[in-house]
Amino acid sequence: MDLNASPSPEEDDQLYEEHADFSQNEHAESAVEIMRREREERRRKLKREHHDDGARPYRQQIRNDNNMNQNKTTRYGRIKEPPQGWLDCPGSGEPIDRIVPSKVPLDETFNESVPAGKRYSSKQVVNKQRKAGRDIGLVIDLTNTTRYYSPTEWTRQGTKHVKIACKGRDAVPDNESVNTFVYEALNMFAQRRPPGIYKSDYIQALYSFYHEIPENIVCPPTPEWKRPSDLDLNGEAKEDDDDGNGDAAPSPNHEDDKVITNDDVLGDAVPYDQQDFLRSICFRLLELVPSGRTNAQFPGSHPVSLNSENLQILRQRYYYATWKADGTRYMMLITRDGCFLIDRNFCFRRVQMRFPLRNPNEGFHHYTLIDGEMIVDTVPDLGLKRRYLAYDLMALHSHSKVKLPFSERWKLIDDEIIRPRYHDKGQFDSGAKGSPSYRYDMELFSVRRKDFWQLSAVNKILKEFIPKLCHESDGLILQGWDDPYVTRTHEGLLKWKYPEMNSVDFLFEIGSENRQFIFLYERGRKKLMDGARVAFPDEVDLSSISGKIVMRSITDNITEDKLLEEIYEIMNLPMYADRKAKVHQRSMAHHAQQRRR
Ligand SMILES: Nc1nc2c(ncn2[C@@H]2O[C@H](COP(=O)(O)OP(=O)(O)OP(=O)(O)O)[C@@H](O)[C@H]2O)c(=O)[nH]1
Repeated sequence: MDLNASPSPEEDDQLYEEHADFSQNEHAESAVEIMRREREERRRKLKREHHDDGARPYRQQIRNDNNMNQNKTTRYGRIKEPPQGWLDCPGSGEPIDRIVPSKVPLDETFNESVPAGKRYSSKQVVNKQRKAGRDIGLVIDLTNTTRYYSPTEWTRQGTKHVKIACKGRDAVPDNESVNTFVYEALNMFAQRRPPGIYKSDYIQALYSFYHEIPENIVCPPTPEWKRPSDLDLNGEAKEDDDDGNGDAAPSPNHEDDKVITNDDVLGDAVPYDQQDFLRSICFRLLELVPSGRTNAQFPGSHPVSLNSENLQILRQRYYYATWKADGTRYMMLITRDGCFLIDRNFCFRRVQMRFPLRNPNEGFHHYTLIDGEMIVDTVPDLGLKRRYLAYDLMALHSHSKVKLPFSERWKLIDDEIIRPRYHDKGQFDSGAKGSPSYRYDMELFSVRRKDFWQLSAVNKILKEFIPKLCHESDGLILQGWDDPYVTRTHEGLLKWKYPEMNSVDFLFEIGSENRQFIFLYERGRKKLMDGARVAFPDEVDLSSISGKIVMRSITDNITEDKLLEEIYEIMNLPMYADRKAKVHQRSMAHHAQQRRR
């Protein structure tokens, strides 16, 4: 039997459910009351044993009951056995700051098979901790079963209960579970709860989760209480074959073996509480005041389509251009504890990435927020490569940068993110850094800064650059060079799409009396386009497309020729001509300096 694993559904799970409320009305027992009650139970039990088959050692009675008298029932049904190894496993260890490591408590339904002195129920946990001057505010249960006690034992007394079901047995915890666990816990845990984690495959998996593979993983020896005859504390009733500290190879990222697409769901889900917390961090970094429903709305900047009206802004403000990468948009929140991809639904998923600070002695980025597009490049000879093209930086190491002009934010991406990563990687590649060696190649994607050029380059971008790109592009982005980062719709951030790519998605529905409805999704909410109609070719069976998304292309946009004509004129305006001259001068000076060196 297993502390963590949920064995194949057992009859007693059912019985447990039925009796799970048995203690609902009980008051919190004092230590004296517990002692009295246990003494009374012991007395009753001895009497029963005597009556049944005469006195015999307790242990033997359990074994015999188990083997020969499977049907023996108690007031709770069949006798429930404690997990193997549980009886002699110490109850709780020394606190790690505010965390007390503890074995799983067993409720009263196990009393028939746990000698009174060995009992360890949630009440005893509470009493023991209270005596030590500690109140329990949160219980994190890592077992993979609900059969040991009912969470209500904690929740009804106001203690929060979180279940992170860890499989145990031959399987290591999955990424999502590990996500809630902290890397530094390994060392600290070993200090406070000797000997620490003694299963090498667990430690291997933890390291490989963080893409760090030490040369030699040293595991503490298996503790004495985990005797070889015992079964796995985390495993089902089956001999442990992984206690020999075997050297299971870390599982590398197999991304390369798979077909990768823009639609892949990347990273691991995070708990809701954590997501809420991270959302509030984003709001702070973007200098937004959270209010009601908007808290759940994606706060990233969003461009508007270029049209004959806003085309005029290009004459009033200084703009740069870039290709519009057609992948998946994510903001990325970089923290010391992981990196979070934030999608357009403002949902967070954790990916393991490494972002060292510019000064390597200062560690890693914490609360750096960037914006970009995840694309899949088809690289000749190398195949498909996932890349994150960072095009903006909103916060750096906890400091908001939204008010800075775009040109400075864009420079920060290179100076603070890309170059330090590049340098760090070089150190690992050259062997200048010791063990554990971080494996950048195990990351889900690489990170690059997206290029931007002066408007005069638009012709080249369209005619030469985009056709040679290794990923899709559906047009251009025109970015105000001096603009701050504007959250949500930014009227000054312009997108221009190829006419055939310019479309709007509608939801089409047929209601009663064959009435047609057309909806537009606005920030995830269905909005009825009152009075709007769609004309379909005659042969289309309307009922077959009801409930589906239909696409309408937009033809009334600025054509490529019109855009190029306009830009040609704009480039001759003093604002652009002056800046162009300055950029030219700077670049000449730079080249001259390089030549002198
Ligand atoms: N701001 C900015 N956005 C970019 C850039 N490159 C690609 N984009 C993407 O362009 C999107 C805005 O264009 P839209 O056409 O409104 O969004 P979309 O996701 O391409 O739209 P659909 O194709 O209709 O789903 C942004 O959300 C980014 O995902 C860039 O350099 N800057």
